[in-house]
Amino acid sequence: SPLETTKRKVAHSDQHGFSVFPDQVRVPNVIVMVGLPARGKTYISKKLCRYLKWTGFKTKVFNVGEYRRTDANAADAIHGANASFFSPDNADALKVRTEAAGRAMEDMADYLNSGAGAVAIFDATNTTKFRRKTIIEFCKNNTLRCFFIESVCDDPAIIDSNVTDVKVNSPDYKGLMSAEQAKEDFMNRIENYKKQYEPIEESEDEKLSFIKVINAGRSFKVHQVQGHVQSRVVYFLMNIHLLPRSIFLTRHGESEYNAMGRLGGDSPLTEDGRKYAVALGEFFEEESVQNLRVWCSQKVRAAQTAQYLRPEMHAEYWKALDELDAGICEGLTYEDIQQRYPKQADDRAADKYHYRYPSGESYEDVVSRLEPVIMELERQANVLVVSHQAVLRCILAYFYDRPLSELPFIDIPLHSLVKLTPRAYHCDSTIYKLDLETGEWDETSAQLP
Ligand SMILES: O=c1[nH]cnc2c1c(-c1ccc(Br)cc1)cn2-c1ccccc1
Repeated sequence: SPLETTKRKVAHSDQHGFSVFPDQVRVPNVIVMVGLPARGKTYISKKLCRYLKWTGFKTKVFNVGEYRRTDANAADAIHGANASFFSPDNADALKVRTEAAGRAMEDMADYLNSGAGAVAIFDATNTTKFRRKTIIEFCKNNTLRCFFIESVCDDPAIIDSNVTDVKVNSPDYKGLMSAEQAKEDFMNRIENYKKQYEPIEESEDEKLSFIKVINAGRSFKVHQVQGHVQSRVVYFLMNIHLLPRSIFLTRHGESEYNAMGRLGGDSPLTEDGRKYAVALGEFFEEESVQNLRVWCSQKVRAAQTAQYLRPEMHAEYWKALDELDAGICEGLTYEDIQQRYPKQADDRAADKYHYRYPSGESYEDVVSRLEPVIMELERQANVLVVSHQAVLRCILAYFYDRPLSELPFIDIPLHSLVKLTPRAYHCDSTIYKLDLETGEWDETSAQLP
């Protein structure tokens, strides 16, 4: 059961509250969501999970609603999974919901105690002190750090967009009733929870660590943040926003080194590369994106690709957007590397994400230097990024929620423009591929992941 003690070596705190690790063992973290339905708990859980995984923390969301829905004997209760299922005096429904939470916590304990995970996100309402007390006990018994994220929201517009975007199509209602009925039923479900709702108070536990997010990040209350992961979580939550916008990503046009099959360098565009730059300028004349910002790497081929965009787009040049540094292999072709450094070629093929070129970088290094770029992209509205293949693979892996091992294999052809539009739980993505002969853009769309 989740209440049994853990086998892991444990940390303890010194008199100042700083962790003292016997052998540098990191204490796994449990992030616990709190809030009424339709307050963005799943939105935060998924987005936070994606960010933490991308920065290298093995993270998983445990959504109690999904456990409830898969629970066999809850099947019949589901068909009434309308508001009455969630009424506090529906005893057997309450039992099902409690069992689902218990199974989710057992799985969380396994995930963290086995060392498979570093962070678990417990996505449920957790709206009573009693429920939170159970979780705090569970964390104590498993020597896990516990951080509560409470989303408090009384802005009807935000709640309405949530119910419309994600509740109406939820599995609880699929095919059972019309959208209007589902919406009305969901509002009743919220009323049921309100009867029992006890907002977090620091008095409920002397070591309580939490952040209250108010009205989708308009304001925050942060209390007793402990450790690296919790401070990264607070920082992330203070930088995201819900406003709709698009992020455009493109590699530079074809360069002289591309034409010769040579890696890296700082060569100018070829004639074809210049054609792409001209077409890119025309694309944004026609698309006329509101207040578009342009972020370029500091390589000549990237700056030349952006040269036909309007000056008022405030092109900024980020070194962090430069191509992966191939070190001793800069300027070589893959054949050169195979002949001169066969062992390097084998090592790279064995683990393309962690492989670092001698005197150069690995994909893992590029992800680290892109973290500030990702954080600034989260803060901004419409942005066009003009960069390089390895860099765009890292950025796309973040928005597509791809595993880091697959990151180095994401396909990004030359002369193609990716338009990302982040949605609640996924990204809409359109790829415009330029046909150099006709000057036409071929468009293909997808929902990712
Ligand atoms: O605070 C909310 N209240 C109702 N809904 C919400 C939120 C947030 C939210 C919460 C915290 C932060 Br930092 C940023 C956004 C996102 N959402 C959401 C809206 C539409 C669809 C899916 C989720």
